[in-house]
Amino acid sequence: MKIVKASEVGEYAIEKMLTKASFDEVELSPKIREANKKTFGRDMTAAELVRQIVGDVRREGDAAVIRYTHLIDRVDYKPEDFLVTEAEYEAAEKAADPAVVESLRKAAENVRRYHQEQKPNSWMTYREKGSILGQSIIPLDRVGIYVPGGTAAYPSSVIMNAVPASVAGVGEIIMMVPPKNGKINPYVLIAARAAGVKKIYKIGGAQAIAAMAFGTETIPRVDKITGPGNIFVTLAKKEVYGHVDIDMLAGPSEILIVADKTADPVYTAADMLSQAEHDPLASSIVITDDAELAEKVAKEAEKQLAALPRREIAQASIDRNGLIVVADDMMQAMRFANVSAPEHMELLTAQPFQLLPYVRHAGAVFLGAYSPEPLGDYFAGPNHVLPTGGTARYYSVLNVETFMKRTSIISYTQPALSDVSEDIIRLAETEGLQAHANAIRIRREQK
Ligand SMILES: NC(=O)c1ccc[n+]([C@@H]2O[C@H](COP(=O)([O-])OP(=O)(O)OC[C@H]3O[C@@H](n4cnc5c(N)ncnc54)[C@H](O)[C@@H]3O)[C@@H](O)[C@H]2O)c1
Ligand SMILES: N[C@H](CO)Cc1c[nH]c[nH+]1
Ligand SMILES: [Zn+2]
Repeated sequence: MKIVKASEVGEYAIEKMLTKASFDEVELSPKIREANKKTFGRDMTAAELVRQIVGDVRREGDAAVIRYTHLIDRVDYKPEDFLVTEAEYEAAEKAADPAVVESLRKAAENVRRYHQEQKPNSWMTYREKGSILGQSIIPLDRVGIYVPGGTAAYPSSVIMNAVPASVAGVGEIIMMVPPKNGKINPYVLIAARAAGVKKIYKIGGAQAIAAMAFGTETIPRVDKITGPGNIFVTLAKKEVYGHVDIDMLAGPSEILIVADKTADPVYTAADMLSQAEHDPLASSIVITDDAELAEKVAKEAEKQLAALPRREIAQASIDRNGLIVVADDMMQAMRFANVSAPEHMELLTAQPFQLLPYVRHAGAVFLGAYSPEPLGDYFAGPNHVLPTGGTARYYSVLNVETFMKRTSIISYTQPALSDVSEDIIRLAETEGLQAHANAIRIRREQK
């Protein structure tokens, strides 16, 4: 694990290390790039490949979905195979361990409770002479949620997307999840059905995002796409944005831990690896003012990593994006943390609430030794779909409002309009928009 000291390399160098490349610039590993070259016949960046997939699905519909699912996910389909059938649900229920189903139920309940508290209400207010202003909050008609499933199955992500959508009152929720040998993890299906997802398509990657954005012969076009995914999924969401809304760019997972000398190196290393094991492109960073802790965490991470079933992924992630920064003091540590704008920020310090006011950019903050990141991934209630790649500078965590939109309400009486008509006419004429002025003037003259 790389350890760098601000006192040696300077603040600017550290900030550069912590500033993430944009998703389009993320480089694939030589291994993946070589494999893709074989599959697609030419060397492409991830962004170029995704653009091609999205364009093809838009033009060709189901045929392109079938082609890319064959080429990338190695599954051969006819369009009628996309949708999960009743028999597949029944098989999932039979195969499921009741203890896991019960834990999922509890997790979903916590997520529902938390999100119910977020639900905004429509409102109206009375103003002068009987006029009324307000705001209607309207759930979206149809959303498409993406549940990742390339190297791990994510029933927890089903809950994190579908439960807030259902709390918001979305008309129809459809879901895409990549097939593993043509099959979907049983808990993903069970969690989806429990949360009210009506249609589940066994399609993954950029082709799934494009199919939901543009619609195909068999897949309905949605109004908004939400959910996390790897670099291909995230780039595809970026590519289709504007044709359809998206929640955010929720790509490969990230953790940044701000730790002082009181942090336990064993906990700190474990929390780093919890995100490293998601993806070779995941990122795990520790920032501390204690050089001794830095050394201990690096050693401990090496030890714990060797015992992980997903060590190949975690090692690749640590080699690429693992970093321990020794800051001059805790205030500098917080400045560095905000430059990184991580998906998850842990404050493993003696007084974490004292640092909270200094957190400017983070998808979620975890305070203290007993709030490890996986608590939020699975169970506490707040959402685990969070902005990555530095986009926590401007994006928020997925929430109930992600699935709703706001419409303004304006109702004036004739006396109320007459009172303000001079101002409106003046402003319209200043903009040279006579028809606007006329629409006001004729109503005033009716008086
Ligand atoms: N930010 C968040 O909120 C959040 C939450 C949960 C998970 N995640 C992230 O989700 C991701 C899950 O990744 P995953 O890969 O397991 O599942 P995934 O479903 O995101 O991606 C799998 C799909 O990617 C496509 N793909 C894979 N390799 C490809 C290639 N070489 N070329 C073109 N397309 C390819 C395939 O179509 C495959 O179906 C991880 O990066 C994890 O960190 C993020
Ligand atoms: N840490 C992920 C968000 O980056 C969410 C997750 C789901 N399951 C486990 N982890
Ligand atoms: Zn996780």
